[in-house]
Amino acid sequence: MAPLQNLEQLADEIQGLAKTVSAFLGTTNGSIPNFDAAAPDVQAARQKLRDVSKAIYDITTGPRERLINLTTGSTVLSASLRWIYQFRIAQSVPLDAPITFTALATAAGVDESQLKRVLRYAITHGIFTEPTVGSVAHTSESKLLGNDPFMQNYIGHYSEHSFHIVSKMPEATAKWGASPETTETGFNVAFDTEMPMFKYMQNHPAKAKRFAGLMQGMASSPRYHLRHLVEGYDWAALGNGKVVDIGGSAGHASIALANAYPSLTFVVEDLPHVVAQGAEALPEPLKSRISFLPLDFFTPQPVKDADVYILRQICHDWSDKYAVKILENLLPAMKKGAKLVIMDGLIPPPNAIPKLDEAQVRMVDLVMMTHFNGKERDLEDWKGLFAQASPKLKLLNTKTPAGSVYSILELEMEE
Ligand SMILES: C[S@@+](CC[C@H](N)C(=O)[O-])C[C@H]1O[C@@H](n2cnc3c(N)ncnc32)[C@H](O)[C@@H]1O
Repeated sequence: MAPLQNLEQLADEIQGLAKTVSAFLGTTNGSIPNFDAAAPDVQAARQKLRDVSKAIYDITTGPRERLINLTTGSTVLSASLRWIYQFRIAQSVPLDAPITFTALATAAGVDESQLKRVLRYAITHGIFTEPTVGSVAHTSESKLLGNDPFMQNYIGHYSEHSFHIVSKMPEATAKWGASPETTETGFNVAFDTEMPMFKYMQNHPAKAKRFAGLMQGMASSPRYHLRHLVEGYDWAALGNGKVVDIGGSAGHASIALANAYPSLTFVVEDLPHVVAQGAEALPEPLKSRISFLPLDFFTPQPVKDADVYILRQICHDWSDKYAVKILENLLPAMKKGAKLVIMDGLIPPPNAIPKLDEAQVRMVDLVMMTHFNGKERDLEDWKGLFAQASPKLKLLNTKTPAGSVYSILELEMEE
């Protein structure tokens, strides 16, 4: 953002954009707005409006205060969310009526003055509200915290687990530099372990369960929604084909595809403790079409008659060194004409998309770096990875479904 950008010009720009977004909000009848349902022109206006209003905020805050807010504010807010999560504050606030701080402190079993201090800070960020002095009520955000299982898994995982990992980013670099290893990361510093994170999870079932719940919930949040996978590829063309979902967690992607395409069958592969969880929760009607197979994807792919192999949100967890190994273990199993469908980040060039959307993709990139020494990739990165895995691996197509954080890359092996 140019420092002397004309504030009045930005304010003028806001008017028209706000009209478009406000007309959409008027149609939501006071319910939590789902921008996913908005038409493309509303989406575009909203993205621009967010970028312009952020520019206005930046200019009117000034560089010194902004830097201070960025440093202290984000740390204190993360810790406050963690406090609210740990003491189950949101669950103790009635859904449709205020509660006094005194009654809330008793219900949650915390000190009233600490509760007031933490919540009054959170309230300045729109999490809870104080409709009359001394009482607390929900906002849309705090309601989600109390009510929505995905948000609870998300806040729990990020605030109790990832919070510590991301904060160790400099320590990990100082110790190991740009290591490709999953055992030389912020995670390893934060949890003082030599295990990679997914292995560590195996020994921490509650964390593993929360993570699987998070992945499942992500898949139904707008920007990560499974609809982008279901609608973003020509699954119908497979007829009664077979699909292997590699690292498919508890099977949520395969379940969504199976529901949409009743002729397809699926094998979901993941680590033993994860597939056990998936098999247990699989709805009865899908049992004949979805099977679970415990498989370490660093060992050869045993299913050789599939038409499509999916790698969704897998490669970004790994540095090139290991992503290549995952591909090398898969490619020899692919029969003639079989396709590999990768759904993962495809980082656009700098400034090619709205700033706040670019921030999201780059934020995920740093999560991957700190947790696994993994990475989000741009087109050149992907091409380099494929070339390392096999000169015969051919990229057929890339597509970023509208509203999706992730893109779909379709590949096949040349003869
Ligand atoms: C980010 S999640 C992606 C899950 C799912 N594909 C999706 O799109 O929601 C990564 C998955 O890889 C699995 N995983 C990690 N290491 C693995 C390994 N060596 N072999 C098989 N699966 C593994 C994890 O258990 C986890 O379910």
